[in-house]
Amino acid sequence: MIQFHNVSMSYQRDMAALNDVTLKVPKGDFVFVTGPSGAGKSTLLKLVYAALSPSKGQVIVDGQNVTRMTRSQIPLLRRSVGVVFQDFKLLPNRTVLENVAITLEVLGWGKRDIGKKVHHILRLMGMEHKINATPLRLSGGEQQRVALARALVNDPKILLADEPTGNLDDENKEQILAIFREANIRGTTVMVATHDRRVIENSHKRVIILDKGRLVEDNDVPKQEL
Ligand SMILES: Nc1ncnc2c1ncn2[C@@H]1O[C@H](COP(=O)(O)OP(=O)(O)OP(=O)(O)O)[C@@H](O)[C@H]1O
Repeated sequence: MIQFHNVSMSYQRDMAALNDVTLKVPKGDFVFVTGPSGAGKSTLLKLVYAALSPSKGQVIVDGQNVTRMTRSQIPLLRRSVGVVFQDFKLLPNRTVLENVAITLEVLGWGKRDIGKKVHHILRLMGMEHKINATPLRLSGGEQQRVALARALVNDPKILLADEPTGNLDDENKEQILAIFREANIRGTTVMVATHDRRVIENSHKRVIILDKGRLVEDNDVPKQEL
């Protein structure tokens, strides 16, 4: 589903944010990406949804070589990828309902189907009672659940989340992780970048560790094969 072949990425010359990374994430997998600040976690996720292109190597997502994609092909790739950012990126002047509906509007869904689907996902997230609120009136955990609803409303093949539990308390963290697990059970491949050791340890999932742009550990792959 997601493959990196000897991928390097430099924002500036001679400063590799990612350095010769090779990995495979099969369809339906659930993977944590961790490592110290600046290790390259966000860069790795951005390469998967083509927000960046590699300086070297190949990135293959759902059978398509992202490296060779033209600008017009990228929106098509993103239809199958849900993304949750560290700072949520919700539209401040739109309601919860509108923030989530956007995903389906850009896919050309009809109004009635959008309404049904958005209500359904917000109910799953425990956010139906806040459907007409704007993001600034929500707590951090609630904003995070709306961001997740927006990312998951079209049942994407892949979910990418960058520090999704950043400022949340334990109860909210657990809720967010439960939502990831459910999406994963429904068939979505999940990649989560996080610093949070407790989240990783409690989840018993595959863990990829980056350090200074290099993949230094993958508990799915014997060390000598890295
Ligand atoms: N837009 C940018 N321009 C220049 N350098 C950048 C840019 N974004 C990231 N970098 C550099 O690339 C390296 C990897 O950054 P990245 O954000 O991928 O790390 P990270 O592991 O996600 O860090 P954090 O845990 O702090 O979010 C860092 O050295 C960072 O300074």
